[in-house]
Amino acid sequence: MKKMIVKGKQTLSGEVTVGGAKNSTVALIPAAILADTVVRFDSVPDILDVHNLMIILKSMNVSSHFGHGELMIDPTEIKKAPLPGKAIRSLRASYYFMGALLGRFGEAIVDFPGGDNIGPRPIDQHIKGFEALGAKVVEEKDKVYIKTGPEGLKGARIFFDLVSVGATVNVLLAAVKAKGTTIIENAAKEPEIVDLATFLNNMGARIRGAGTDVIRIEGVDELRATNTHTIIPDRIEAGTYLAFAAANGNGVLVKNVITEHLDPFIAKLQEMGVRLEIHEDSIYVPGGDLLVPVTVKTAPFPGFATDLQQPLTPLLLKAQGSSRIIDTLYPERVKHIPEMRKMGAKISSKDGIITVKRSKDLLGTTVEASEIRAGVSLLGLALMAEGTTVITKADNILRGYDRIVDKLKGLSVKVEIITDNRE
Ligand SMILES: CC(=O)N[C@H]1[C@@H](OP(=O)(O)OP(=O)(O)OC[C@H]2O[C@@H](n3ccc(=O)[nH]c3=O)[C@H](O)[C@@H]2O)O[C@H](CO)[C@@H](O)[C@@H]1O
Ligand SMILES: C=C(OP(=O)(O)O)C(=O)O
Repeated sequence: MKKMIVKGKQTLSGEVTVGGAKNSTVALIPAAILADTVVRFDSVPDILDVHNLMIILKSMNVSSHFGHGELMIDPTEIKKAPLPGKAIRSLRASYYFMGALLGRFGEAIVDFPGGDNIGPRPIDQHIKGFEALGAKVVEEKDKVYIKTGPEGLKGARIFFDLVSVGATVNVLLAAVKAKGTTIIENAAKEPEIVDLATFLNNMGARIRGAGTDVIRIEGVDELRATNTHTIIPDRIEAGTYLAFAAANGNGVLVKNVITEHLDPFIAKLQEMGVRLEIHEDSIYVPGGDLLVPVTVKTAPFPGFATDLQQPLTPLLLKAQGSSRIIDTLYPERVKHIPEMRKMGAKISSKDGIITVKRSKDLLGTTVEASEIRAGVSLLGLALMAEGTTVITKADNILRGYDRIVDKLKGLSVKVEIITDNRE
């Protein structure tokens, strides 16, 4: 496991360019195995999830090459094979191999996925979708066995009981080559789903309505890539740097931003009193504003993203009063709280409401990044604190933050990553 060493009282200034979206990338890579040709992506973030997905591809005889933000995947010699359990369990999105393998071979055997420890993460809606398409699903000993009958998958109408990114993507992957028409109702509307549909449509898929709550998929026989797909910018990475810049910055320009994807987050920063200069594809944060407390309630897109509630927390600690966070998607997404308290932060959680009070005397110490956004929020706090903070399990941050040490360097901030071989 890795540790991140962060010296306190470092002010961010300069420029940072946001990378490709983690949550697009981790859906696009499994989707690539549906193609009948080599596929190419650019603006691919250099994150651990990508490297682990490449290990999974290799186990199926799918070669891939990643360098300078470009990823090539050749699925033309794909073979059915057991998937490597350790890599599958290292990330959440490995469950997209359920839908993708089902679409490719009519069957899939996949370990239960890992990913962030943010409370219960059931997959009942994914399974409901696969069954509606005609697959039989058996859950046994940490594995999910999914198989279609001799006729293969058949399009169906699926109404999700709740809005789920993962279930929407998984059913889309299974349905894209199924026979007939699939209609997903109460679908998730996240930009990463639109990105996936764009990639598949450019290869000949017939998906309409991605980005709305009804997605219609007419199955096709073949998917052939003719161009390189550029992944959309990561709105969560952008939001993280914006929040850090507002909390602890002195002139920060965040580049490669689709500002519309950040509307609720930008609105919340402005409600707090953060000055923002919003340009076509970048946002400048002067910093040093007097902040008022706010209430944040997370919701599926276009609501306030759950993945940004923890990165916003260091900023809330600077507001002149008491803020509240209600995470409706993951009420147990609170692993950062005991760690922040160790550093002197006045933050607590009760009955599903996180209370964040103005905290001045923050002190560096050793804290644990139990998951990606908890980890990055501790980094934000460490930059504001007095003294040095050691963030253990920093691999969790590297799961989803593209070249973070280099990017912070570009913002005049020095952090160090060391590997602890004893763990
Ligand atoms: C790889 C990826 O894209 N991860 C994102 C994805 O996770 P993920 O796809 O796992 O999240 P979902 O959108 O599926 O989850 C939303 C809510 O639905 C519940 N649920 C979901 C599926 C299901 O079958 N049954 C069920 O009850 C979950 O417990 C949660 O409360 O969306 C989350 C919510 O925006 C983000 O925090 C994650 O960063
Ligand atoms: C919860 C997250 O990721 P995952 O779904 O990959 O665990 C996240 O990115 O904040």
